[in-house]
Amino acid sequence: MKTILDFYRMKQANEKMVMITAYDYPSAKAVEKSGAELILVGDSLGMVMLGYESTTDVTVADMLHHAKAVRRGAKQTFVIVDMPFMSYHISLEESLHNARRLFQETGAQALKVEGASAQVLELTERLTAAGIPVVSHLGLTPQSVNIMGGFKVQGKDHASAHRLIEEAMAIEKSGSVMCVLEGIPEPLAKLITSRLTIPTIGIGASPSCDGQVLVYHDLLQYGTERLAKFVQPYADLNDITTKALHAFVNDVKESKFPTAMHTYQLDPDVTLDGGE
Ligand SMILES: Nc1nc(=O)c2c([nH]1)NC[C@@H]1CN(c3ccc(C(=O)N[C@@H](CCC(=O)O)C(=O)O)cc3)CN21
Ligand SMILES: CC(C)C(=O)C(=O)O
Ligand SMILES: [Mg+2]
Repeated sequence: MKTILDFYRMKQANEKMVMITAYDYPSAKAVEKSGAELILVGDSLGMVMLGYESTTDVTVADMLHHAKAVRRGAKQTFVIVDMPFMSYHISLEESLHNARRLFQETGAQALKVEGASAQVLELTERLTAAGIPVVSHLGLTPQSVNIMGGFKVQGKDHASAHRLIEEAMAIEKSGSVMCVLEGIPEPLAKLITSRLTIPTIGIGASPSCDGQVLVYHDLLQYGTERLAKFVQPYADLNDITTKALHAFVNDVKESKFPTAMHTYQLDPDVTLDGGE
């Protein structure tokens, strides 16, 4: 398994890092086989796996349930688990309690938190001191969808761009080991990536980041329909799934399935009473 030191080395060598989300056993197995170095158990699971409108309905229990399944499917890959909405904002004590559970009970390599508020920076320091690596997430931070007024690109104007640069410097200073940059303009992503020692992983944040992340179901077009501008679909599992299920339904209705090869027989010498 790659470690955080390998990721620093890759940044220095200009070698791209790839992160893909996974939410369950089969997706974790598939990502581990793909050659991606990092798996993110994203709280996006609330939207792509559970059908919520945003990530603000996701709980610590949801994250534990999915992250444990991911770990069983991918034992050799660096796994990062999202801390869900409000699980790290009520008090430092409760945040540390939730972080301990999400790290220890899932066997993850790191936890991810959104934003760079004073509270999140303090938590980052405390977790780092305790030995839990923290990945930051800046820019379009989906847990703040109701503050941003939608999933909107961030850092487009002078003030917010400079605020994001300050946040990036602050999270690195607090001990963060990696930073996801989501939904920000290319020049800003490029500047932040060059200013930081830790790797940046982009999603809708240009090719200038040290690595890229996409949501598994967006990559494969599986269950998701409306795709953000930053998504490149590499397959159409919706189409494959629809066609396969339709073929099964038709075969049953037309008595073409099951056939002899799917059917069990009695032992040769047995006849059943009541049969013809
Ligand atoms: N399937 C899925 N993929 C994701 O990448 C994802 C989730 N779900 N759920 C959690 C968050 C939400 N994310 C999103 C969702 C929508 C846009 C989106 O539609 N953005 C507009 C930007 C509009 C603008 O400000 O210009 C776009 O058109 O791309 C972006 C990020 C990223 N995450
Ligand atoms: C979009 C990525 C970075 C994420 O945080 C998630 O999948 O939850
Ligand atoms: Mg997330």
